[in-house]
Amino acid sequence: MELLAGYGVPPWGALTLVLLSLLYWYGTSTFNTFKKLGIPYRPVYIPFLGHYYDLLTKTWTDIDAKLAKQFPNKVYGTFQGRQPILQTSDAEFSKEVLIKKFSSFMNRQVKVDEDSMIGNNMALIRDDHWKHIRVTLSPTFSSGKLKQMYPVICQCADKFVRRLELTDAKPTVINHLAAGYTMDAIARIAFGLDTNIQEDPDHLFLVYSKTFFGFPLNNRITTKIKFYIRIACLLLCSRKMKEFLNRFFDVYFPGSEITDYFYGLMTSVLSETTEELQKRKDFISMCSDKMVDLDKVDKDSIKVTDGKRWTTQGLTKGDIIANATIFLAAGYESVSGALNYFFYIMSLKPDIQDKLYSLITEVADENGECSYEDLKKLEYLDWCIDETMRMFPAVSRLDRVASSDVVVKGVTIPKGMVVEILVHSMHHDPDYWVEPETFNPDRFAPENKTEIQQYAFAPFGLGGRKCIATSLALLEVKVAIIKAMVAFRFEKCNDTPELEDVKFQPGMILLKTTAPLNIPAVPRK
Ligand code: HEM
Repeated sequence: MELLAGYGVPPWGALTLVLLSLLYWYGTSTFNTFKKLGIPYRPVYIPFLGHYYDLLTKTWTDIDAKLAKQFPNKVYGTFQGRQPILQTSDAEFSKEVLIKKFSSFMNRQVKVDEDSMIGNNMALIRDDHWKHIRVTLSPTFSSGKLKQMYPVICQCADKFVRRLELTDAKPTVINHLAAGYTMDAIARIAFGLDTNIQEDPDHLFLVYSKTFFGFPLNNRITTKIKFYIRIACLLLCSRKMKEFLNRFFDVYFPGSEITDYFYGLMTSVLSETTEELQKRKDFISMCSDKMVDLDKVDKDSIKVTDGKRWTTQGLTKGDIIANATIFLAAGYESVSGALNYFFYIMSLKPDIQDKLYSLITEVADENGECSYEDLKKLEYLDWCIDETMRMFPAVSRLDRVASSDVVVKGVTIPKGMVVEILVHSMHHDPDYWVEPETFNPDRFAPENKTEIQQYAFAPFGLGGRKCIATSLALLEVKVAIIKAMVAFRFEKCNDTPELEDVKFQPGMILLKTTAPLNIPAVPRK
C-alpha cells in the first residue's frame, strides 16, 4: 500500500486494487490444475466463468465434436466455472472409470440439501446410502415385475395409438404424443394412478409434475437462465431460501402444494390393506413391505450420509416418495425422446421400416398385441432401437466424481475431480463405428457385434450406476413402437428435416432438437 501511495494512488484505490487482484487470483486459481497434472486442456481466460459461456450458449454435442478434433487422445481438461472437469470420449478410459474403478467413482457431482423432497433420490444420493437404496429397489425392475407391468404399459400404448389416429395423417410432432404416453405409463407404474393424461392434458398429475421439474418451455435465453437458476437452487438451497426466491423472484420451486400432492398420492396407496396392496403392481405398493419408521428401527441401523439419516433396515417414506418422483423425471423425456427419434428415423428409412413391419406382424396381431415372451423374438427391433439410441442418446454426457486419488490409464485424477464421459461423442466416433452418421441397425447383429467396441455404446450409462430402469425403458419403447407400427406407416413430408439438418438445443445435457420433428403417421388400413 505504502509503495502504491508513493505513486500517488490513494489508500482506497490501493485497497480496491489489492481486492481486485485477490478476486482475480481466486477466480483463476484453479486454471492451472491440468497443467500441473500434465493433462492436455482447453485454455481458459475468464475468471470464475471458465467455459460457462460456451456451455450456456452452444450445443454441447458441437462443443464435444470440436474438442474431439483438438484432442485426438480423447482425454482432456475443461472448466465449468472455476471447477476443472476432466472429459473423455475414450471407450477404454470410460470403462476404467465407470466399471473397473467403480469404487473410486461411485458418485455423481451433485449435492443436495437434506430437506428437499427429491434430495433422497437414487440419482443424487451418495456412497453407502446410494448402495442401500439401489440394492433395495433393483428387484422392482426384475423381469418378473416387468411382466406384471406389461399389460398396464400395453393399455397406455393403446391410448397413444388412438391419439395418433386423431392426427389424421397430418405432419405431427410425435414427441408431444409420446410424452403423454410416457407420463401415463410412469404415473401407473410408479404411483398406481390411472391418469389418462393423453386424453386429459389438464390432469393435476401432469400440471404438478411439469411445475415440479420446471422444464423450460421455450428456447429464449432468459428462460434458460431461469431454468439453470431453478435447477441450481433446487439442488443447493434450503427450503426457506426456495420459498423466498419463489415469492420475490418468480423462480418456481415445488412449494408445499405440490409436495403435499405427491405425499398425498403415496399416503393413499400405502394406507390400503395388505390384500389390496398385493393386487397392485405399482412401485409404491411394491415398496410397502420394506417401509420402516426411522424412529422405530434399531439405533445401530441408522446411518448418516451427507447429513441425511437413513436406515439399513428398509426404506423410509421419504425414500419411497423421492424415488417415485425421480422415476417420473428420469423416465419422462428419455422414453418420449427415444420414440420421437425412432419414428423420425423410420420416416427417413422406408426400407428398414418395411422390413421391421413385416417382422412385427409375424409376432403381433392386428392390434399390436403379443405376449411378453414373444417380444424376445423381435431381435431386429432391438437393433433398430440400439442404433437409434446410438445416434441420438438421450443423455449426451455422464459424470462421476473421484472419491480418492486414482490413476486411470496413466492419468492421475485427484480426489474430488469430476470426470465427464462424452457419450454422444463416443457414439459418433469413426474410430469406434464404421460410417457413424449412417443409420445401420445391422451393426448390432450378433455376427457384427464383435467389431463394436462395446464400451463405446452407453445410452443407459455403464457399470454399477447405469440406468436402473433400462429394461423397463426398453419395454415401454418397444410396446409403443409395435402398436404404432402395426397401425401406421411413418412417412417423410416437406416439414421433416434431413438427418444432417437436425440441430440440438444449446446448453442442454438432454438431446432435444431445436425444431420439432414433424412426421405424418399414415394409417395402414
Ligand atoms: C429410454 C429411456 C431412458 C434412457 C435413455 C435413460 C438413460 C439413463 C442414463 C444415461 C442414466 C445415467 C447412467 C450413468 O450415469 O451411468 C440414467 C440413470 C437413471 N435412470 Fe434412466 N433412462 C431412461 C429411462 C428411465 C426410466 C423409465 C426410469 C425410471 C422409471 C429411469 C430411472 C433412472 C434412475 C433412477 C437413474 C439413476 C440411477 C443411479 O444413480 O443409480 N430411467 N438413465
